Amino acid sequence: MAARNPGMKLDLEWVSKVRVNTQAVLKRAQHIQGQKIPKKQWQAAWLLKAVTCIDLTTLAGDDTPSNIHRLCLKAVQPIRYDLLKKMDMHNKGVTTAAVCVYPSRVGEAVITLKAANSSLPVASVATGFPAGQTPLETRLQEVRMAVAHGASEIDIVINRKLALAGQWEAMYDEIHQFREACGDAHMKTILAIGELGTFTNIYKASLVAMMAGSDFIKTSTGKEVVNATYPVAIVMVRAIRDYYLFTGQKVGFKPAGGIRTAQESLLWFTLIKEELGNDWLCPHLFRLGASSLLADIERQIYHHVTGQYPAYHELPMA
Ligand SMILES: O=C[C@H](O)COP(=O)(O)O
Repeated sequence: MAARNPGMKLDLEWVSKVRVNTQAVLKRAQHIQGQKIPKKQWQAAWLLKAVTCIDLTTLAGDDTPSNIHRLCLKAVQPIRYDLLKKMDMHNKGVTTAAVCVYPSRVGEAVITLKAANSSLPVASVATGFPAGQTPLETRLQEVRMAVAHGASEIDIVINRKLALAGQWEAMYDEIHQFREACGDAHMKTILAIGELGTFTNIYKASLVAMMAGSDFIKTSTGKEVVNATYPVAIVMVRAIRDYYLFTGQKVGFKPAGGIRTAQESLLWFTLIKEELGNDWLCPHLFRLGASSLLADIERQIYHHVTGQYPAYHELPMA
């Protein structure tokens, strides 16, 4: 992970001045979606890069120790060994960026990864994920618990009520407390953009989250009706860029929710490269939060290597 974002004092004047031009954002997003994606070996290389940026996620009510175990093993060996060998990438340490689970499952993930001799980080959602509708003390306790069980990354959710009411000071204070509860664990702040109403509000929430010390800002929990979209991403990454220009601090970006295809992952790279530049094209500053993207990426890599698409049983845990 990159150096921590220490945050800054809440600058309410900056926040209050924010206005987002909706038409310009939509036009820019349309332009990015119309970009050509790389083909052949260049596509395969970018897809492997995408794998290394995935927070391989399971956030389901029926998560058990056995599917956490399988998820972790898949994160450690995300692409079949023989496929990597054919690409001469078998000894390059291709893994996902992290696994992402509920707080109660962190201990199981830590044990599995340790047994597999892997230093892959375990990320935990916290703070009453996905709705954030539990008392503050409970939310803080949850962060501390996940860290105590071995999570080194915490994905917090913001209190949407505060963002919708423009209570930026209160939102800043809560996120700041979460940051303290995280200790050395890196903090990703989920804005749940599908519930924030306007682009202007999303930009303001991004800014306040970064001022309060978020190391990443993340679009969604994957549980809202609207999750990661390109227009929203433009708004968030521009807030990241402006924050960087003002403070010199590089904050990461994590689109999450509904990202399912290899093609989408390539478009996300295009967006990041065009809006933030090459520095952000690495797992320290860019993550894809996804529960079922890896299957399609592995499928496309299989096709690249063999010229055919695999049957379902040919890719483990696809
Ligand atoms: O944080 C990650 C999201 O929960 C993943 O959402 P997804 O299941 O739609 O990929």
